[in-house]
Amino acid sequence: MTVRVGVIGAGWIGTEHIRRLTHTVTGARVTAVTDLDADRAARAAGPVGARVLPDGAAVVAAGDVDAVLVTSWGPTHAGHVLAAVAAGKPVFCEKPLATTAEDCLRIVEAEQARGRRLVQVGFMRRYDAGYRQLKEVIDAGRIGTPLIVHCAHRNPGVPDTYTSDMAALDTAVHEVDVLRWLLDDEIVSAQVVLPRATRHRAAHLKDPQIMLFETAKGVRIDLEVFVNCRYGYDIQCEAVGEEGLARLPDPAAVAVRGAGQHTTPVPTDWVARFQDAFDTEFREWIAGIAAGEAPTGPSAWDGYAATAITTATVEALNSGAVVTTDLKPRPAFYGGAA
Ligand SMILES: NC(=O)C1=CN([C@@H]2O[C@H](COP(=O)(O)OP(=O)(O)OC[C@H]3O[C@@H](n4cnc5c(N)ncnc54)[C@H](O)[C@@H]3O)[C@@H](O)[C@H]2O)C=CC1
Ligand SMILES: O=C1[C@@H](O)[C@H](O)[C@@H](O)[C@H](O)[C@H]1O
Repeated sequence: MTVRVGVIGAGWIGTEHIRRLTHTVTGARVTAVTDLDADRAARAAGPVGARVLPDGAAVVAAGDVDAVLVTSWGPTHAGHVLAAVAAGKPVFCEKPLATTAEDCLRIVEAEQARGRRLVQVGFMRRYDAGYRQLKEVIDAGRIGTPLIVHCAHRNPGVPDTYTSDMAALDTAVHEVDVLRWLLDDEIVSAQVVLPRATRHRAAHLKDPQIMLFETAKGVRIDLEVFVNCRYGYDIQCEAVGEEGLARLPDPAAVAVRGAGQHTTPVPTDWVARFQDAFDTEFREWIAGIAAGEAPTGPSAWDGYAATAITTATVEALNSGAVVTTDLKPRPAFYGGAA
């Protein structure tokens, strides 16, 4: 079976995913595209033979759309996801699931009312080979009980439109999701401390930021978010346990010895760093739909937790206090307590 996908939002990542679904993933075809900018939709749809539709509602309703991909701006996600759930169609939503915890819970309730999982959230790190190896090591007990996790999320630069709250909402949200999954644990509080600011930031931006999280089981996580680090796109994660330590591998790259140096390249952006993870994420999503199975990736509940935790982190940034995340209890539908 070929899964026919309708895409809402043909910007940067939407175009990347259309290319991926067309040329990399087998068993999928993009049949419909919409964007607020009709020219952009046409540029994305034309080369893959898809129709341009007027809006998200038309994509969800289209007879030749089996599954919906939401890659529009964050504040519009909830409306499109709720429409897809109401239509009973599988929907993949790029992060965030919604920009408020309340809207995420509306999706969670709508999905439960439908009685089966339809929603997957685009937290692609769960599909990264390195993170999967790290999880295998932790789950096998090879470092003993995890106690501390040290992380860094560095971007070489960001546009001036990037604001201080986006360090949590847009950037750290990936660690929030992947650490909950890695540790099989829940984040219960957040704090943000600010080191000396880089002179390479926009004047309004607090950069870098150090986020401190505590989990229900008492693990402490420190996460450096540094979005003007200049030198590359660098993702680090090191878990310290009672019996050992496990570190996320850097992506494989040729080491060069020359001119008196030994060097390996650092990726320059998230597209290059997580290309393979995005491919695996979509291969598994499409294969699951083709097999008539419920999605196994990050759920609407994970989307809710990520938004609630990053919202608490912004509150911590603005107040300087330790802020509890106050998550609702996880419903049995999503596997019960973490
Ligand atoms: N998983 C990841 O690592 C990444 C995820 N993202 C997420 O993907 C989403 C899109 O990001 P970008 O592609 O960078 O943004 P973008 O601004 O390049 O593209 C968004 C597109 O959606 C369109 N759009 C907005 N609202 C719409 C609506 N209601 N209906 C139809 N079209 C609409 C805009 O006209 C624009 O073309 C964001 O939620 C972002 O957080 C972005 C980058 C990386
Ligand atoms: O999702 C992403 C962007 O939206 C965000 O702005 C970047 O900081 C992240 O590294 C990237 O993975």
